[in-house]
Amino acid sequence: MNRLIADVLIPVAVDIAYSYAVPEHLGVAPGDFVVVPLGRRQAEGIVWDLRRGAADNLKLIQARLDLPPLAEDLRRFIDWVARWTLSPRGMVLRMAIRTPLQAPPEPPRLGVMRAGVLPARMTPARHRVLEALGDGLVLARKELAKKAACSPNVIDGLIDEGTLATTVLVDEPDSVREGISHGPTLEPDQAAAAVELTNQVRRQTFTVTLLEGVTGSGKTEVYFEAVASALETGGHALILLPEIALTAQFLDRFTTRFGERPGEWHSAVGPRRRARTWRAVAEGRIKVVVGARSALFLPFRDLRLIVVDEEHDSAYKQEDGVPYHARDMAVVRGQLSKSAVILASATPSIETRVNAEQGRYGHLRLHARHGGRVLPALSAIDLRKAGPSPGKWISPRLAQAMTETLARGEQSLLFLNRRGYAPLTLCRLCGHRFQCPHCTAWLVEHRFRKALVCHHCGHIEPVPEACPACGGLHHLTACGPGIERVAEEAAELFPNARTLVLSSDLPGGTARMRDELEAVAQGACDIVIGTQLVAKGHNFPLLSLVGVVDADISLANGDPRASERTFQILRQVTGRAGRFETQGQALIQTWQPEHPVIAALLSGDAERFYAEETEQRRRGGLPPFRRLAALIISAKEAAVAERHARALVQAAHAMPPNPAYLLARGAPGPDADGIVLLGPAPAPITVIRARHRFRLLIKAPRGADLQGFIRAVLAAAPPPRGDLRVSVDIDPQSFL
Ligand SMILES: Nc1ncnc2c1ncn2[C@@H]1O[C@H](COP(=O)(O)OP(=O)(O)OP(=O)(O)O)[C@@H](O)[C@H]1O
Ligand SMILES: [Zn+2]
Repeated sequence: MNRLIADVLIPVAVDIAYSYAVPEHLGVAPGDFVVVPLGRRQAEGIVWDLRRGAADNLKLIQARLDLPPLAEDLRRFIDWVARWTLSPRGMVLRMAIRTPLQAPPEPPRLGVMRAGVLPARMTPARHRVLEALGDGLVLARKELAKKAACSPNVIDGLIDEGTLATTVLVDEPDSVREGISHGPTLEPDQAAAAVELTNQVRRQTFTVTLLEGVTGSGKTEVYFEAVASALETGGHALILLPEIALTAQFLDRFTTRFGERPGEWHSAVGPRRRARTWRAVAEGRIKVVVGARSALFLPFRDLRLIVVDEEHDSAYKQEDGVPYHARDMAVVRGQLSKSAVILASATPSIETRVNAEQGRYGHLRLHARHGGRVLPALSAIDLRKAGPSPGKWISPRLAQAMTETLARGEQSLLFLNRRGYAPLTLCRLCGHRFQCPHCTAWLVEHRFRKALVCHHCGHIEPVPEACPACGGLHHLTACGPGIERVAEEAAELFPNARTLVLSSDLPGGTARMRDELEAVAQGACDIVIGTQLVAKGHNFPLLSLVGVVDADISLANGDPRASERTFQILRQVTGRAGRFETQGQALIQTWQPEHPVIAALLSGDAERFYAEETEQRRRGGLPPFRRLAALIISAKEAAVAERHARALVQAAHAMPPNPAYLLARGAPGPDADGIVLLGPAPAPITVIRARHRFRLLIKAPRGADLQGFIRAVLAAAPPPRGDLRVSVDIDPQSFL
């Protein structure tokens, strides 16, 4: 027997593709969407491979779905991501095809056209309707009403009389080309970078290039040239942005430049529109997508360019489900699709910087802001000497600068990367602190919501009148600042100024934030108080002063990337000042102005910062010099989790040696030549959602087969039982 057999991958938590016989009458090809029997139900899946063989006991594929097939490069990408993250292939496939499979059915769009007979009674409005339809035009009812400047009733009347007939409209084109406008005349180093990138796109081979340039140096204009050349040569492009939902400005800018709106892809886009976008991408009708990390799994037909803007941003790491880093996976997708990959940033990650320095990636640099605009003048305010009075957060010097900025009719931005009113609430009578009942975390007071909130699990409770421990009234005290508290202080200091708080947890969601960011750009407020979301990529023409309320917040939190992150976010946020006509200024409140990160920031000497930080990473045996993986072992009971974590370590040491992943012998120094296992240790946030967590950290030399090692350890250890869970995080970004 030599039947055609299809291995079908189903989007559930399994790694293997199941085999089915292909019925004689059904033509299927690899990549096709099919329906197959699975146990007692039916499932949808993708034909992963076709082969010939004995099919005696195999069930038959039941049907093929009318959806564009997944191309070879995307299927190999899914395989790759699954292997890299140690996730079941079905789960990765799920990310790629959830949208088309779950799309709610489209209601048919009806169009109206002439049917022949003239109406018994002609009116001016009816005349306009017939005129608008001309000879054989089909228009949607609404569109026709608009064109004929009449009420839809007029149209309905004509349909009733048989003068007009309805018909199902075929899909409208997804993008209307209005012609490409040219970008601005590029300055010499912008032009040189653009030439190099457009050449790469034209060559249609895999390349990766770091495009580095200070904020406002024109990186976007430069990579737009590369997008233009992908389009000109008939190819497609993907632009990844970290906070895409908030970047309406970016979409407008793209539209102005290219005369068509790009496909927009992120979680705030509704399921129906996403399904339409998915199909249009697969059919090549949408040529450019601007999206969040999940856009990497879209079925592009001819992907020639992937841009990862703000490549250093930690939002590119997906933490739940399949934990993957979209910047790194973009490079993989680029390799499989033979695309040019551009990683753009004013503050690249150490990883990408080292890759560029060692020649693995190309490196293009823009040295200055365009048009001779200068970067904002930076200075520190030493909180030990010139801080605000106790319980206040805006120092006199910062307040003075804000007064002057207001007087000039310009905007100030106060940056504090902490949501809510205060990070800790305590009772001054008995010392009781409000803690989350499910997590090892203090509850954060949110005054707008009149509640105490856990930032890890979302637990929320009203702020009580009395202390739950001692019953004392009026002694609950907010400790430390959050942006709501800074906003309160700003409003007291400047009662006549228009202040606005921007934070991701205010009611109204994405739509409201988009509006508010737009309002800031239009100059509708004087003082903006915001978290990191205001730091990223926005252009606020009137903004000339940035005040960093507490520069030290994120410096000492045990995360190996703490310095890098602080440097990046502070450079980004101070870079918001003075992007247009005004000269910018940034004041940085800090307790430790001599700290290397703050000093590097103030001196503007990014090179020194990168050199020192890279050296630290080398000495610490940290990425990119070694690779990291974390195993998080969690269970309802601490002892269960800890026991299993220890069993994993034991299993690792008891495994027969394998040259692909040797364990280091002796003390785990920075130059140990094998894999080093650290832990288990209780996670810094020991309990989340009532689960106790232990962490194991694995450091591997670059050449070692880290994934193979973890697979072997998991296989050698006893299988997890009951509510015990082991999750694998390759290249962890969060160490909590
Ligand atoms: N050669 C040029 N001629 C005219 N305007 C330019 C030129 N280059 C850049 N600009 C303008 O300067 C501003 C900043 O440029 P752009 O947004 O491309 O910089 P960027 O490096 O991407 O900034 P960021 O890192 O902050 O996102 C934009 O308004 C852009 O249109
Ligand atoms: Zn909690």
